[in-house]
Amino acid sequence: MGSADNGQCRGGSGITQTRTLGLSPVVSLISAACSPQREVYKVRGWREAQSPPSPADLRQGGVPGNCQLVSAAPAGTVAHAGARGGHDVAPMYKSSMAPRLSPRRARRYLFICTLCLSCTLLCYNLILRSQSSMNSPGEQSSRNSPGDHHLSCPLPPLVGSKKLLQKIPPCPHSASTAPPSSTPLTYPPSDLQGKDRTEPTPGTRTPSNPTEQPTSSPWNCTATPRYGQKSLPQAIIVGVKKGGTRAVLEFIRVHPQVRAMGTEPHFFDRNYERGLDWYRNLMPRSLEQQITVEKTPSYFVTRDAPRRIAYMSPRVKLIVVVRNPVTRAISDYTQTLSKKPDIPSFNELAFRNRTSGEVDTAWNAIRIGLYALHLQPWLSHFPISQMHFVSGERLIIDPAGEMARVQDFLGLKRLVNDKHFYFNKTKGFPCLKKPGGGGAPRCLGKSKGRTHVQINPEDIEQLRDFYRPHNIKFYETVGQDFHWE
Ligand SMILES: Nc1ncnc2c1ncn2[C@@H]1O[C@H](COP(=O)(O)OS(=O)(=O)O)[C@@H](OP(=O)(O)O)[C@H]1O
Repeated sequence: MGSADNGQCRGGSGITQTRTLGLSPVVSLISAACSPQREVYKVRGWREAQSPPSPADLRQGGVPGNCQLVSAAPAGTVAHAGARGGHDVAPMYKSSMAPRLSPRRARRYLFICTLCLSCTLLCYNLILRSQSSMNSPGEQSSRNSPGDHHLSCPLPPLVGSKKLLQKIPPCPHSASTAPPSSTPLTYPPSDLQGKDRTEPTPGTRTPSNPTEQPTSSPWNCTATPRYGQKSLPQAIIVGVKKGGTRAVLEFIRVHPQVRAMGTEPHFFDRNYERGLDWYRNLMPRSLEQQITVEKTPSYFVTRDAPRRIAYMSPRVKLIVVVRNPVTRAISDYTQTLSKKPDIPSFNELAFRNRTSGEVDTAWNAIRIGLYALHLQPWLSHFPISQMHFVSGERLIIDPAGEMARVQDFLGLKRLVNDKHFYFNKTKGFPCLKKPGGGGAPRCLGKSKGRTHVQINPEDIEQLRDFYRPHNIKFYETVGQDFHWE
């Protein structure tokens, strides 16, 4: 019996061992360390054995199972029987295999293997991370198929490739529509001035939470989805409605040092009771050297907004985009009309008495244009040097010039410049182009730059007369002439 059986047993075991080691030394080691006794069986051709050989078995040179061992034959015959011939099984078991059976050794192997495995995993992790953070947006988008929108959301550092001005499908990792966090309300809604400030100021950063979704607008697919932290805004575009606030936000966020929330959070007017944690959580993640910006044009005419914003941070920078109040009012009315076609005519709403020409300042579209009036509460909380006024008119004629001043005000290098803009004849407005050339033009959406409803020139003249003193007061206060007369 011996020869064939022994040979078969040994040959099979040899293959098993070779394969195991061939896969990976680490796997082999683990396998040896985790089940040293099974390994012995394999090596020795005892694959069928269910239990380790007893000392008696070994002494007799046999183990339970159908593969009879060389030791069943006299030592001399063993030499002819197998590849390893010449060895008695029991000595072989003791000398080459016994050390592996030592529980202490097994534990040591196990420990070493676990350590090796952990190190390997750590290295892989580090390599993968560094690779992904080194990928440029261009590289990413070229690597990914068009359907992989979530993968092609570029990382921040490249100017101009950050977002589209037209609506595009949101990044899956963005959460402009994400529900507010369930963070308990921590910020009393009003009358906090003068009390102890426990809330962090802008720049105080919320650590990344791997389970939460970063918040950004559908346009703001840029960026650092997993990197950086959410912080309260360091700059806010506070107004004015229909002044050109969207254009300023979209233009400034081209700057690699700017992270902007695309949608309007309306925190300081409608959602204040939700607390600063809620507000901060809406912000996109930003890196240490980036600033966070949001825009909500209604803040400018919200009575409590200046105090609340100053309470959040007295150092926050405020941007106000202003436009001829008459054109602004018509733009406002055009927008409302597009949503509610049944509203009264413009002059019915604008004038209390058409014959006397008395303007109805209770109508919001008119009231918002009283810039000097709305500016006063802001000046009670912020120095004028902390406010920057963008001309809505110049923004259309010379976007690069106007954005240069915005960047100066924010303390940013002038990276958004005339290379980023071109005049789109069809749209009738400046749009963004990619600095590198390629890519579709990126203009603001249809609701920006609408054709206005026709207003009687006499009504326009009367409204100009009405606004003139208010405008002059405004120019004096801010130290700039916007030439609306
Ligand atoms: N580049 C560019 N493209 C399109 N539109 C531009 C641009 N720059 C400024 N504007 C003017 O922005 C006006 C809309 O202002 P807002 O973005 O502040 O409106 S809103 O308050 O957010 O609804 C919008 O007003 P209307 O023309 O009345 O639609 C535009 O005149």
